Amino acid sequence: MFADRTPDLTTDLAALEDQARAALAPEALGYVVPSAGSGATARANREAFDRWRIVPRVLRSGARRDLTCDVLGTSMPAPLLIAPMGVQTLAHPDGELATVRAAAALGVPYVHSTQAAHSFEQIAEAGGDAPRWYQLYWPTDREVCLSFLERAKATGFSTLVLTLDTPMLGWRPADLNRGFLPFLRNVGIANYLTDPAFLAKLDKPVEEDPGAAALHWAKMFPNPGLSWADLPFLREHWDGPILLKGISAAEDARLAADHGMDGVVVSNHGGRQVDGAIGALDALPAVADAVGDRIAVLFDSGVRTGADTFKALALGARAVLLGRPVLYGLALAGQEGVDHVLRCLLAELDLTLALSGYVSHRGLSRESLACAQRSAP
Ligand SMILES: Cc1cc2nc3c(=O)[nH]c(=O)nc-3n(C[C@H](O)[C@H](O)[C@H](O)COP(=O)(O)O)c2cc1C
Ligand SMILES: CCCCCCC(=O)C(=O)O
Repeated sequence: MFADRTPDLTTDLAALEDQARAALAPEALGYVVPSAGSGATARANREAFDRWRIVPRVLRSGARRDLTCDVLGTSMPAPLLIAPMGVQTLAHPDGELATVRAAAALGVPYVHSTQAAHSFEQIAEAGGDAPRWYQLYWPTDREVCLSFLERAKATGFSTLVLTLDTPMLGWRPADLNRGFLPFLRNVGIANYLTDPAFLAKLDKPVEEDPGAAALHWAKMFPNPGLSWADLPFLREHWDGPILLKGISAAEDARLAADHGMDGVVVSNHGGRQVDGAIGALDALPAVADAVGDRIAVLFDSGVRTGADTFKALALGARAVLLGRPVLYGLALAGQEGVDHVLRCLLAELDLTLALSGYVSHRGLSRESLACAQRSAP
């Protein structure tokens, strides 16, 4: 099922970035590919993966594998979801519509970003009945926040992911040097521009004063005042599971469980926020140990291959979210490109399990890996 591939696109997903660079316009390239500051966190993400090595086992009668899983009531063909990523029209004119269609065709859950270039309603129409989650950037205006939650519920998004590592934008030199922020051009604020609560706050219709709409969004987006005390509000207004995304500290994962959250996503936003942060995979084992089976632990930041996925699962993640490689596939070939990326990753995960002696990801543990020597500090 997973093995079909798209000609001309490399099956080496780690190398897909190089192919995609040529397909992206300069501003899009500057927004999607680079990371915060010096890029230290993005490098740490990859170095953490390279430090862990798989220890293959043999003679374990693994003729058939089962990759299926259930995460917080969502059934999936494999422990893989599409990470929430905004402004996907930067990569391809079809943007999130292409991504959700490719995901739906394979049954891989798609996580819809608040900052998407398409609205809840458009995504629901394109994605049909396939599993969909919603990622909230909590705006300072509670009426708009409630309206987003209502619309997400009404359009069939089952699970809420609250992103906490981006209360404001990180220091991103590639964008700062160009003075580029797509949202200020009304790109990536489709959920806002179609929201009755948001539109009611504007003095003039968006068509008459598009700049004012963008500036109003810019006032509502930064929300550094949020605290643990705000979480009961979400619980009150969202019936399904809630995960906190952007967790690196074990103590924050413990607090998430104490505050009745259903899961966390260990993530540093692909190194796009704090420059010099701990590599996400380095943070994962302590988080998994801190919460045990109390809540679900998911993972992203730096996942490029099936072998990476294997390592994250072995270190305690119940599933991984795939980030930039999806955008690279999208940039190169739209829906077909995303389909290619997902199939390659799933096929390589299946093969890695088989060659390492596992019939299922459920059998993975830290014993499945060995840590290569750390370089001296
Ligand atoms: C272009 C782009 C846009 C993103 N937009 C969002 C977003 O809207 N919400 C969010 O929670 N994370 C967002 N992310 C972060 C991803 O969800 C994910 O954490 C990150 O891409 C993982 O790192 P990786 O791409 O290096 O694997 C974005 C990432 C990229 C590259
Ligand atoms: C003003 C910041 C909006 C960021 C939304 C998209 C995102 O998360 C990213 O990393 O880019």
